[in-house]
Amino acid sequence: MSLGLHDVRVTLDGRTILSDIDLVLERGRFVGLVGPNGAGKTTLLRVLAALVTPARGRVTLEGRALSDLHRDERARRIAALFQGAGIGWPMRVREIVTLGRLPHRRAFTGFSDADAVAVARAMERTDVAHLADRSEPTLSSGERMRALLARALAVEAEWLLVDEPVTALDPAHQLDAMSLLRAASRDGTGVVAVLHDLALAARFCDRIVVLSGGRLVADGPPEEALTDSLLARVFGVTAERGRAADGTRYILPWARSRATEETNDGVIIPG
Ligand SMILES: Nc1ncnc2c1ncn2[C@@H]1O[C@H](COP(=O)(O)OP(=O)(O)OP(=O)(O)O)[C@@H](O)[C@H]1O
Repeated sequence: MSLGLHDVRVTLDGRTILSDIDLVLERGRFVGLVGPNGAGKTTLLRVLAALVTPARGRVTLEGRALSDLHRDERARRIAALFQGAGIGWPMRVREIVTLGRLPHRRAFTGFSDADAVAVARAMERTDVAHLADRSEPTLSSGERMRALLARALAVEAEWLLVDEPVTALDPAHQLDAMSLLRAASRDGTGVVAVLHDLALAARFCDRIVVLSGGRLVADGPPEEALTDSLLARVFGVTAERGRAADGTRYILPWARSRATEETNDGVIIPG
């Protein structure tokens, strides 16, 4: 039940982007992959989706090399949604979501009742059912992201990898999407999401993996991974912490930390 990276290094255009990555992910958990811009989060997600081949190390699914799996089997078992995922031509939302069923389709057969149920369920869960007949170019960024998330959910894969799924969403839909990803993990899916919003990541994820400069620098439950010293060192921020009325603990990035504080002149003051 695991997806693993073992001693992985990735080089792109002669540059080392990821180094010494050892990470074993388990299904049934919601993992937030966080880190500053350029840390290597998207690249790591692309390695997990077998879209980037490491220069060194192994990527395994249930102990088997990911590269040994047939492309169709990989597409059924790992659904991925990346930033800037293009549709290519003006499709309706229902057709976009139906694309998620393609990995299940056998040659010379049409879509089954199970496909229709999966598509309807995914559209309902992402609140795009009312947009079913809208053409993709007419959607707002948030509606488009939700339609693409519905397509990824419709695969009903064992693994769901999503790159910045909530960045374009309004607060209500951000909370919906995070709840949905958590619910998918509770149903047994392995969910890995690249997130920039540390408050949402800490609130909803079971496990936070922090990347900085292409290396893993922290990994654990939110309160253990996102310590004050890590936030200062890696993100250059301080955080307010507290307990919400419902008892949930929260972390709220609040100010630039002294280590990288900018003066009014834009000068960086060393800590
Ligand atoms: N094809 C490529 N060739 C060369 N460098 C690349 C390539 N793709 C990504 N990079 C570089 O690798 C580094 C990591 O990129 P990546 O997109 O994985 O970071 P990220 O953590 O997802 O960043 P962000 O938060 O800004 O989206 C960046 O410095 C980026 O410029």
